[in-house]
Amino acid sequence: MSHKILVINPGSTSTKVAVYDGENELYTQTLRHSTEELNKFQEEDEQLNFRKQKVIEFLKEKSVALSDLDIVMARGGLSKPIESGVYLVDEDLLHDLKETPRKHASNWAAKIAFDIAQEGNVQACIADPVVVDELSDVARISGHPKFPKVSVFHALNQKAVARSYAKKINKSYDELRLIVVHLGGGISVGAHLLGKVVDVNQALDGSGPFSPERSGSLPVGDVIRAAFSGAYTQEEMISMLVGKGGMTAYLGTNDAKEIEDKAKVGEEEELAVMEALIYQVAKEICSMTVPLENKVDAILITGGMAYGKWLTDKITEKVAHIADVEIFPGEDEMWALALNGNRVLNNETTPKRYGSTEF
Ligand SMILES: Nc1ncnc2c1ncn2[C@@H]1O[C@H](COP(=O)(O)OP(=O)(O)O)[C@@H](O)[C@H]1O
Ligand SMILES: CCCC(=O)OP(=O)(O)O
Repeated sequence: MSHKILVINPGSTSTKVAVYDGENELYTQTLRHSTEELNKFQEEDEQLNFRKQKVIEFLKEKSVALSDLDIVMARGGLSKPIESGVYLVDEDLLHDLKETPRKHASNWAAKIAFDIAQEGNVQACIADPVVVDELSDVARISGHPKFPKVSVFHALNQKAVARSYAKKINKSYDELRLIVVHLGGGISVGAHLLGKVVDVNQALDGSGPFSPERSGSLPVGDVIRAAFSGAYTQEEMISMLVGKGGMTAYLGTNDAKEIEDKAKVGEEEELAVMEALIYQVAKEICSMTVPLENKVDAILITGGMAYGKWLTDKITEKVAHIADVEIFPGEDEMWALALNGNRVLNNETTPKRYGSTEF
């Protein structure tokens, strides 16, 4: 039976939207948002409404009526840590996504999905949100009990790509040891041990390589001194970590393609920043051999920046001694969400209730 599924996926530098008929993509669009465009929004709600409007315009353009939809699937945001799976968007989830101190575009996905689903009189669900937590006990111990490591990463895409790779080599995800690298607006590098992401850098405001719009690991003492210097507001400090950090801080743009194109032809500033990014990503990959006990079946590189062959070749050169490197440019997130929507509609899975999850 045919099911119409709307998929909504806001990222830090893009809004992706698609309509599927079952597992088949009918229409899709990726809207890229420049640093300049995003800097215009002062309030959270302004950007949420802007992104929602883009989804509605897309549906109009494609002549898809809300009453045609059978389910709306969205990327999940920074709610409390939860296990992998499909969750119904309900008041509990929306409440936590509104109140969360960690700001990220994925926090708006469930609300946009919920509003559109209500108008179409269907369910809205999320799947494998960015807070899927499968960390090992040892990985949680950060160095201070007040600040344990938390799991914030591209869970949906990392797992989707890992499963696609497993299928391709006729193995099960649960029997593999993989390092998955997502190179997007944020960068996450995860150690997948037999189907669980037992370690990963906290890809929002915690640790790991810098990214198009994030600073990654910084010298924390210096950050604290700057925060208390009186020179910056809390908001300004946070935006140095997320939004205006990384490539944006060095070069004024979150467009990694533009930077890569300049680096490739030897433009000095762009080359220096790109080489540092390659160095940091390669170091993070090497560090993830530890949770996998040095037995790595493959390294999978994905995300928008993975379209850049110059970049992925340079990373590969530095880590190829560990295991085979496979590139999955872009993401499998839209398809993974559609797949989960289809499973709900076919009664192959029942969406969990967020409020009743114990962790
Ligand atoms: N063809 C390409 N080559 C290199 N980089 C690209 C390409 N397409 C997109 N990118 C970069 O990928 C980054 C966004 O990755 P993506 O995974 O789409 O991000 P988001 O986190 O917003 O979902 C941007 O910096 C963008 O410039
Ligand atoms: C918050 C972790 C996921 C993330 O960084 O997503 P984007 O790269 O889409 O911003």
